[in-house]
Amino acid sequence: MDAIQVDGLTKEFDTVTAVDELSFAVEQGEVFGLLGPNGAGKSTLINMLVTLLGPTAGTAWVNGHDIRDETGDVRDSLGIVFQEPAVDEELTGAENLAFHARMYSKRKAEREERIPEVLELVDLADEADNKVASYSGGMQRRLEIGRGLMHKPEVLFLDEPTTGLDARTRRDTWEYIQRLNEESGVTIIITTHYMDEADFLCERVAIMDQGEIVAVDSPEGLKDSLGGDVVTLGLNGPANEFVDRLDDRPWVRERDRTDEEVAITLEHGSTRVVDLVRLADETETTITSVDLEKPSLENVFLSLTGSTLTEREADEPSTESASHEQSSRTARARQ
Ligand SMILES: Nc1ncnc2c1ncn2[C@@H]1O[C@H](COP(=O)(O)OP(=O)(O)OP(=O)(O)O)[C@@H](O)[C@H]1O
Repeated sequence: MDAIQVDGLTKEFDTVTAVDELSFAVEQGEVFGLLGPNGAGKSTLINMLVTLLGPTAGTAWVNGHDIRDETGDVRDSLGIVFQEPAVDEELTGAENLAFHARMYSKRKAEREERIPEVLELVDLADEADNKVASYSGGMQRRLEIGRGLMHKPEVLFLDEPTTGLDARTRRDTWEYIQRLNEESGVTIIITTHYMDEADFLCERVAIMDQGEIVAVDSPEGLKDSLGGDVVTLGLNGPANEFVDRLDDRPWVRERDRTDEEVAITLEHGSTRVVDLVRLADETETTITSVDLEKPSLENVFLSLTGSTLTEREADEPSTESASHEQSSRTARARQ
């Protein structure tokens, strides 16, 4: 059974189709990313999957439970960590978890057993009795993740897990999330608009734009779909023989010659630079510069949608107000 199966899922607001007939599946134990600019529909999709919003059409199953009419079972099998901080800084780490567990009406004995387990899972056992106000940004984020893990969910949703963290803490948080997935086997769904985050963390990434999924694959698969790395060589002189003989090389997928340089599309570019230099030697060609460009998920997004993710975000009216709007929508939906 898949951890999540989505079938024709659609959400329409008055004039906007926020999620447009999506169908995809997430395997158990996978780290799956939803990558897209603000307004792509990621939060609306997540809010439907966690049963905070009802779909206009289609449905989805979380751990085999239908989000339309098995909301209790769906909620029991998932944990959610929202973008906005949800821990109380005046309480200790352990008290925060106890408070959260009470909201889930867990029995006291069960709670007392689970709290140290979770603190261990999120590497905060030594900080259990310290106030959260004294925690670093990364520790607070791990405590949030711990809250989401209290009731032993099979699927964990992380909405923009590293927004607002500095570069070092982001990296630590990624490594932590990966370790958590490997050690506990929990399925993790991440929404993000950071390409490096999706690239580093996710086994598969669904690229979302304007309510649709435009591609789903591993980060490597998505980048490979662009045709490979590009090595650009500056050339001194005619270099005709060099360029002609490139065509005989089976690992050259494409070449594009201008007066002063040749751009070669190929797999594993860095390991082929030596072959290119050798060929230049054989054909008495002088190479004046070497530039290796590896495709990024930004290039993939550009080739699929015609604009970069950053440009798409700039098109959104206001990221700041959109995210405030989102948090108040989420809060409303939770009430
Ligand atoms: N309650 C609502 N009423 C009207 N329109 C909405 C509502 N919720 C979302 N939308 C619209 O649906 C579209 C998708 O929004 P959504 O918040 O799901 O995108 P997102 O990818 O999660 O962006 P963000 O990263 O900013 O949260 C946007 O055009 C948004 O304005």
